[in-house]
Amino acid sequence: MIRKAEFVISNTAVDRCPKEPLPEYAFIGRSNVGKSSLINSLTGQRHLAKTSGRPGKTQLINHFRIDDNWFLVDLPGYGYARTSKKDKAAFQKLIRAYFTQRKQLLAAFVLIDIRHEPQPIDLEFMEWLHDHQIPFALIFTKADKLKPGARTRATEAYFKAMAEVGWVEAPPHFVTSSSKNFGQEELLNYIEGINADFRAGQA
Ligand SMILES: Nc1nc2c(ncn2[C@@H]2O[C@H](COP(=O)(O)OP(=O)(O)OP(=O)(O)O)[C@@H](O)[C@H]2O)c(=O)[nH]1
Ligand SMILES: [Mg+2]
Repeated sequence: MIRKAEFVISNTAVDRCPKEPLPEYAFIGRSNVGKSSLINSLTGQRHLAKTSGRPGKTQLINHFRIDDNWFLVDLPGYGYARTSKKDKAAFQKLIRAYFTQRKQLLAAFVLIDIRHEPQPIDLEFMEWLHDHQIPFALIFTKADKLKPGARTRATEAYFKAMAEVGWVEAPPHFVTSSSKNFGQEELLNYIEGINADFRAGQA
């Protein structure tokens, strides 16, 4: 459980992000997939990260300090159809700079709407993370929209599609709902496990 969560800063430039050497985790994925909502449900603060029914709400790199101990980062969504070509290019540059320059980033979480078939943009982004040796896990969001049996079928179909495009191993994954509040504990345990390994390595 998270005891304390505070917004620290929003940035357009990676070199202005917080300098504290705390472990960091970032949420990335298509616009409207539920990145900001998941931050709110994990922290139990409904208005910590800005959310909206309209895609394109989060525009900057947003740092949240958790329990004085690690950072959770909310990023803008990719694949927002109404963005101009110029904005898309700037976004790509910012995201890629963030993922390649942020040394304290221990893992990325790629968020996928559990109702959607695998989309090229998500698969390509995962491939890019893999090529840059950035560890990642998948978070299936909005699981409240499907019945339990359908959730399992959806994740299995997703991993089957990943295998078909060449993924040898399925990444760790979590099934969550921010509106019905489930899946948070498994996700937090996973993060705490990485934090513990990180601190053991530092000691
Ligand atoms: N049913 C359901 N709706 C959700 C869930 N999570 C988010 N939503 C809704 O999805 C919409 C988008 O949520 P956001 O959290 O703003 O999505 P985002 O990924 O941060 O979007 P951008 O910042 O635009 O990239 C909002 O209307 C949320 O209420 C969920 O678990 N279940
Ligand atoms: Mg957002």
